[in-house]
Amino acid sequence: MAQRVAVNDAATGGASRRVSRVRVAVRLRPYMEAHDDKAEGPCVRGLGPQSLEITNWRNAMETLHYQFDVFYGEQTSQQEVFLSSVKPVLPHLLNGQNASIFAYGPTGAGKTHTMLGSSEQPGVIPRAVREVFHLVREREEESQDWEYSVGMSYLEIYNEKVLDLLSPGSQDLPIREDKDRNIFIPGLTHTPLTSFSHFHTVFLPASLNRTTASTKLNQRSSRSHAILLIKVVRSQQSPPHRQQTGKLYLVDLAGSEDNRRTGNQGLRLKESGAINLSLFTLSKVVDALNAGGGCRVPYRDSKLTRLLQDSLGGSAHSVMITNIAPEYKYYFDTFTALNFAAKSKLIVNRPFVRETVSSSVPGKRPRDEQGSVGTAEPHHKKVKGGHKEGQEGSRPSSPPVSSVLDRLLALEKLMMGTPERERLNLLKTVAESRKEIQELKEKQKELESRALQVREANSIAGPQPQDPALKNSLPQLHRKQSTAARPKKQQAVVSPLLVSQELAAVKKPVLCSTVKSKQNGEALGGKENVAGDECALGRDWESRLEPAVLEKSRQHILEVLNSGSLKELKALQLIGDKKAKLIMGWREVHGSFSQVEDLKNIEGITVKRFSSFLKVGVVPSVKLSVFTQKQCAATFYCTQSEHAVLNTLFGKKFTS
Ligand SMILES: Nc1ncnc2c1ncn2[C@@H]1O[C@H](COP(=O)(O)OP(=O)(O)OP(=O)(O)O)[C@@H](O)[C@H]1O
Repeated sequence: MAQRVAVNDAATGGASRRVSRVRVAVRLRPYMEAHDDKAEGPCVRGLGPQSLEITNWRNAMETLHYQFDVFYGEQTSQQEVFLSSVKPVLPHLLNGQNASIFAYGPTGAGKTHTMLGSSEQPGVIPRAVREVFHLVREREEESQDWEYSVGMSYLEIYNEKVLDLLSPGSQDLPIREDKDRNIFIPGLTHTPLTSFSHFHTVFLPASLNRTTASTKLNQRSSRSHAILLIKVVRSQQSPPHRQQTGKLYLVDLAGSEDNRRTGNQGLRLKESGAINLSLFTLSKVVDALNAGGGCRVPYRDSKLTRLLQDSLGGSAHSVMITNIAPEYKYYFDTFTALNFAAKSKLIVNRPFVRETVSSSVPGKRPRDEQGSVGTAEPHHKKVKGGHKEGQEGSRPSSPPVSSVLDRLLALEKLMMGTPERERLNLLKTVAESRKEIQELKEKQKELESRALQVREANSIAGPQPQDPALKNSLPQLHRKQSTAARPKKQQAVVSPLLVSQELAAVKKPVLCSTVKSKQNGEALGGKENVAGDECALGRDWESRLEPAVLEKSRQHILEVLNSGSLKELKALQLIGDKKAKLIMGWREVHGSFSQVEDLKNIEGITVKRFSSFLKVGVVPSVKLSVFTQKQCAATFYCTQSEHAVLNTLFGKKFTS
């Protein structure tokens, strides 16, 4: 029987310990007159090979800028998408690692076109499978010692049911977890493939089994999430008969749908509900992964996220292609999709090599190659340099701390040939050591994920000011006039926000003068000011406080930051549970905060947020002694949480 063995660094080239960020590409579908009954023009356009802008629904004169790993404009060919985003990850498969490519985006934005394409313009799936066979042939020519086998499974998640597309008429398949917490689907068909043309003969009829229907927004809309699994098993023909398994997940997600526009009713409405719910869970998973700190990741809340567990925060090399449509009628879906894509690029996976060594005849396959198939994962426990699979509610863990492991091994060795009573005592010590290892692992895992987050947050470019030369060379966006509709509540919650830099700059003096002119007594108000402006949030309020008082308050905050418990941190204004945990993590990784400003290094604490924090943190602590109520209201431009503070302090309702 095959057993899992350690994979040394030489075998993996050190890759087993590598961290791999989810690569996010955005593809803009060509503008289609047919999709734009009001002839409003596009609401989104590319700015460069990695950036794009979309009209700001809050202010029709502004645009929001986004930066991704790659941006594919309307003219990008299927070949270009494949070559730059997909082909580079495929060699990992032949080295026993997993990879996933998934297409995300609103209905009708081009996901199926990207993944499947047509006979004239084949998409990612046929190109990737062809390339896998090409790589296999190359490897076989290089060495006779390794034999390769390729196979496929194909399923859809329709109305929260897992259906086998290679076995039409099959019932909802269960998703199981083995003792090592690997996800697999017992009973899912696994078909061995001999060549690319063989793949075609199996795949084409199976894809016709996928549930599609016509909606108002797409004549042939996918009503399910489709997952194609290509498995490559690489077996060594001579001792020690190593065997590596790499899996490629090719995922065409169903599109998010606004049923007011799709006009869905009855069955379509039910399908749409299931689609939207699973995509919402996907978004929650991404949020939880970004929050880090051991917070529960709700993989189990939908079948989609359960099956994609490996691709998000797991052990796969992942590429997300977000498809968007340029027409105004897709505006809010596009906006939501871009925000989802922006937060997904923070996710970090930890790919590693999966290898077994067969102690028996070569060719005899271990359990997960024999039939349970599906997305069964190998047993990671004994994979050195890798990580045990991210358990439900946690991220993949780190290798144990070696000193404790050594102690444990020494103890176990000592136990051999020890009298019964002493052996029992030793067993107890071993149990305690195991517990200690577990705790250390958890601690290390938490620290690693926090350190990663800080690094990622620092390295990922935020919104970039637009290059004026580039701006002039591009045609202007057709701007919808101020009648831009308000977003749905749910969409408004997903806050990006990458406000156009130069436009923000233009606004500053206006807000400054507003602040000054209102100092004579009126409370600041009006929605215009709620855009968060550096100037309004500026240092003016600080200069009105006694320097000594201000310094004392800052010192107090600094003390709490450096030595406060979780509870004490949460007691600071605008610091919730998540931020408090991030602060504690930062403290553990970097040591003390030398100044309050160091807070800006924490993920999610922007300059604006920091200013608000300081303001509401300092002012209540000096009990507003230097301000009258009117001055305070006039001087401060208030966010919602600041309102709460002011209302509490004055026992009066501030309305703006
Ligand atoms: N890059 C592109 N170039 C040309 N046509 C495209 C492109 N992207 C999409 N299309 C066309 O747009 C239409 C909708 O695309 P598609 O069916 O792929 O959308 P989808 O996102 O998969 O939608 P749904 O989620 O409803 O299944 C199709 O007619 C498709 O051929």
